[in-house]
Amino acid sequence: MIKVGIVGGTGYTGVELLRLLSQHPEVQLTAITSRKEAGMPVAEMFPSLRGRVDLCFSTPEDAKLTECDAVFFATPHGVAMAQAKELLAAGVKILDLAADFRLKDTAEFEKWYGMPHACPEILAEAVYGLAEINREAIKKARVIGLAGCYPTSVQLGFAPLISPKSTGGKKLIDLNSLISDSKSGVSGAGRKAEVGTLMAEASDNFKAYGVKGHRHHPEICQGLSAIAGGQSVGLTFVPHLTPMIRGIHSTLYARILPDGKDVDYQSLFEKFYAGEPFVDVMPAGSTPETRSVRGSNALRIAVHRPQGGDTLVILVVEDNLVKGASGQGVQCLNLMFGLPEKTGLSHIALLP
Ligand SMILES: NC(=O)C1=CN([C@@H]2O[C@H](COP(=O)(O)OP(=O)(O)OC[C@H]3O[C@@H](n4cnc5c(N)ncnc54)[C@H](OP(=O)(O)O)[C@@H]3O)[C@@H](O)[C@H]2O)C=CC1
Ligand SMILES: CC(=O)N[C@@H](CCC(=O)OP(=O)(O)O)C(=O)O
Repeated sequence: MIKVGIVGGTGYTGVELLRLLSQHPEVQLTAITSRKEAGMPVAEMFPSLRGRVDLCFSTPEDAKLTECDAVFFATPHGVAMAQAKELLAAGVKILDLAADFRLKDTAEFEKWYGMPHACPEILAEAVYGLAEINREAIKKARVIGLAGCYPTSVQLGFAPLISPKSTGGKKLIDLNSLISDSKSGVSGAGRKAEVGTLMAEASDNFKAYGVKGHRHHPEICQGLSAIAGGQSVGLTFVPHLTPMIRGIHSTLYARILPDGKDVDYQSLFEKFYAGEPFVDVMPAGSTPETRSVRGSNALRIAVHRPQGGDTLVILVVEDNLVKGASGQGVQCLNLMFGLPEKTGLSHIALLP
C-alpha cells in the first residue's frame, strides 16, 4: 500500500482527495492536516466519510509527513515549496495542487503569486502534472506541479491542433490568435469565506473576472508553447464565474490557416486522444455539458467548424475539483507508483 498524506484536508480539493483516495485500493491514508481543525475526527467534519476515514486532522507539524510515500498539498500557493526540501530528503514524493511548481520562470512566478520562489532547484526538476501530455516524465518524477483547473481544459482542448505529433509539423491554426472563453463554478474559489462566492452574490448571476490578466494565462501559454514544440503562443483568456458549484466549461476559438483548410478535425481529435482513459472526444455536433463530468475524472471535448468557415470552436468540460485538481493528482500518483492509470478513478458523473 502507498502511504499518503494530505496537507490541507479541509478545503474543497482536500476533501475531494479524501473522497477519491479513501476508495483507492492501493492507498493507505496516513496523515491529514488542518491547523484550524487539529484533533477533530475527519468523519465528524465530513459525515460523507463516516466508515471510510478513521483519522483525525492534525497540524502539519504533528502529521509525520516524512513517514509517507507521497504527500499532496491541497493548500494555498507557497506552502508546498516551503516544505519540499525536507520531504524530498526523506524520500517522499510530492504532488502540489497549488502553483508552486507550475511556472518554470521564477520571475513570472513572483509577478503572479507575489512571493519569491523558495526552491528554484526543486522547481527545475518538477514535472508539470498533465498526464495526457507528460505521461513518461510523470512516471519518473519526485515532484509534480499539478496543472491548474482552467489550464487543464484549455491545453487539452488546443493540444491536437498544435502538437507536431498530431499536425505532422504543419501550421493548421494561427497560434497567435487563440481565444479561451472559460467559465467556472464557485468551488473553484475554494472553501474560505469570501463575499464574491456568497449565495446572494454568485447565484442567479454571471460575470467575467480577471479580464486584464489572470495567473492562469502564463501557465496556459507555457504549456501550449511546450506542446507546440517551443513555438510562442498568443492567447486571450477570459474566465467567468457561473452560478454552479462544480464544473468548468471552456469555449476555445482558433483561426484556421491555409494548411488547415482541408483537415478532418473530428478524426484529428479522435486520433490524438485514442486510448486516453479520461479524454472523451464526443461525436461530431455534440455540445458537452458540465454535468456529464460532475464527480468524475473525465474531460469531454467536442470540435465544431461553424458554417464550415475559418474558425474552429472547441468545447471542453471538466469537473474543476476532479480532472481540474484532485482526480488529476490521483492520476499522476498512479503513474508515479507504477499503477494502472485508472486505479481508483472509475467514478461515473452524477446526474442530475
Ligand atoms: N478549488 C479548485 O477548483 C482548485 C484549486 N486548486 C488549488 O488547490 C489549492 C487548494 O485549493 P482549495 O481546496 O480550493 O482551497 P481551500 O481554501 O478550500 O483550502 C485550503 C486548505 O489549506 C489549508 N491551509 C491553508 N493555509 C495553510 C498553511 N499555511 N499551511 C498548511 N495548510 C494550510 C487549510 O486548512 P487550515 O487553514 O485549517 O490549515 C485548508 O484545508 C489551492 O492552491 C488552489 O489554487 C487547484 C485546482 C482547482
Ligand atoms: C472560480 C475561481 O475563483 N477560480 C479560481 C481558479 C481556481 C484555482 O484554484 O486555481 P488553480 O487551478 O490555479 O489552483 C481563480 O480564478 O482564481
